[in-house]
Amino acid sequence: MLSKSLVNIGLRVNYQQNKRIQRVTAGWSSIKYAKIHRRDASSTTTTTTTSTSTMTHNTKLKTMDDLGGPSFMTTLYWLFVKGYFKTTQQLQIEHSKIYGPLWKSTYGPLVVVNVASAELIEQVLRQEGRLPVRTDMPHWRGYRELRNQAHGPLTEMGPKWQRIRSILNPRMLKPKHVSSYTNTINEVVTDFIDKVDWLRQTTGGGVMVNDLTAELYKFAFEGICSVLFETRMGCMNEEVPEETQKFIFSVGEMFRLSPIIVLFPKSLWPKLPFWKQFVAVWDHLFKVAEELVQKKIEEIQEKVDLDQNVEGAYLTHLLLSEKMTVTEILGSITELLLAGVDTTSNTISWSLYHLAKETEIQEQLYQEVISVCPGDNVPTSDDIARMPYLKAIIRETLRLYPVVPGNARLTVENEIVVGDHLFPKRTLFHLCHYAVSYDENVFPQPHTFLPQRWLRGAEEEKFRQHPFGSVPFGFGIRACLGRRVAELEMYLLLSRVIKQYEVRRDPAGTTVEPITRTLLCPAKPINLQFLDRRVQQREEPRAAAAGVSL
Ligand code: HEM
Repeated sequence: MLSKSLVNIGLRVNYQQNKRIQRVTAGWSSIKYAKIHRRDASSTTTTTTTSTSTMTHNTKLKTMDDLGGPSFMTTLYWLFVKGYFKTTQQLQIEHSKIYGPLWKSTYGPLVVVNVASAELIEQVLRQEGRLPVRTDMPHWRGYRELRNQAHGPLTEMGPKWQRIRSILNPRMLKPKHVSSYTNTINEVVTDFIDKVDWLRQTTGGGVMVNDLTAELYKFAFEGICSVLFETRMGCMNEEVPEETQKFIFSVGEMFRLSPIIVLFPKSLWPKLPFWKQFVAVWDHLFKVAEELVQKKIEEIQEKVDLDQNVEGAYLTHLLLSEKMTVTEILGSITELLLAGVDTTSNTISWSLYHLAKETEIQEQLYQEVISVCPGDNVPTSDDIARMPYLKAIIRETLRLYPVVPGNARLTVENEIVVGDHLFPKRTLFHLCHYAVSYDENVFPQPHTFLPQRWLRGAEEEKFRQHPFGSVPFGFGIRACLGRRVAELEMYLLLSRVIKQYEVRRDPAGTTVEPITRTLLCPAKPINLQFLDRRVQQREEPRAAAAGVSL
């Protein structure tokens, strides 16, 4: 039970009181502003201390200067004249065809080293050091400095990041904790399925769900809120509350505006309308998170006042453990919320999009789900463990559509050797995961949706691929904090949807391609037909008796 004194020690959320200005120096996939020290590795015969070992190289190592790549003007030409600004994932492929698997790109004063082979990505990641840093994100940092906010796991770095992760990790990543979220998530899945039914009846002519991704954003937000706060946000209601809708919109806007803002020097930001909008959407993200944290604190306080036991899931545990200040908790919760919306939803959208096209794969999944979970049984995390094909479908979806198409690492501890090049400390590497996903040397038939590549057994030998060919959740101690929860959400939703519906393409639909808006997402709405299998099963015998083929 929580003691009254604990609750009374300033469990009011007032993050403006936090006077410590924390420096945000890490961030997600934007690479444009990371500071690269253009320090030449002048000696080509050198001793390099890597994070794991000390290596003496007797062969001549090349330096950054020896790397080819487009100039800043050429990059601008590709982005804005050739039109790759929204499809930077495709630019990885085009540039790797021209420059090979390792090249440098220049953005004003900055140099980024692009890495587009599984072997070289492995080399970078294996030398990431004890406290890996993704990249500087001055725009995300700029917001936190402006509003005196704390950083969460996405934006913190160094020992402070390590401390946050050590507190946040257990209840996000330990299997026993993650499986305890099954019922909560399943309730949200039930509501999503009801919503699908309602959408079919009201706007879909009995079968169609238009803009499925938009519905899945709501599902993902509801799902992550139910895990963090044990609170329902009403996202599955017919009318979604305005605040919630605005939160989802703000996440999308923040990701959309991020790559635009970093094209301008920091000194110009206050004058940019984009910057004002960027600050406004961050304000909303923090505001919603603050209200949710505050509500939880009040709930706890009430129970303590009544001398009742205080039990609960993620946020309750964080508050009770008192390992972080409320300000720090708010910084982390805001980042967990925003990381939990577009990621799982886009992945599920792409899975369903492919299952609608590849009917045999869908049928195989359906058979797996009903054999593990027959009748009206609702899949649990134990059932999911017996659904390898379901997992392979998500794995293959994330290969073709990696949510983070280009991750990054900023080497902060040591010089490192990658291929036959020596790179100085503070080199920013852009890991071109999207390009590697489509590398036919790593994935035969790279453009084909083939879940069986991820299955163990007979097919395994045929499709044995490089372990760094597809690393959709990242690597090492800096890897995705939400991975296990995200997987659970995706498995529970996909298995239930396929159990209940046969998903078919929109007869009027066209191919949907991905774009990069910091994260990879569909370029246009995905509309799909959902045919209720129970109705089909009821009608099939009748139709057969009447000699009609359905
Ligand atoms: C399909 C779903 C998801 C994918 C593919 C994904 C992917 C990633 C990737 C690639 C990274 C960078 C890892 C690295 O640099 O090595 C990352 C970081 C992160 N993700 Fe996810 N993510 C997903 C869902 C989620 C969810 C649902 C949450 C929240 C519950 C979340 C929270 C985070 C956080 C907090 C980080 C930063 C970790 C750190 O820097 O310490 N992610 N994610």
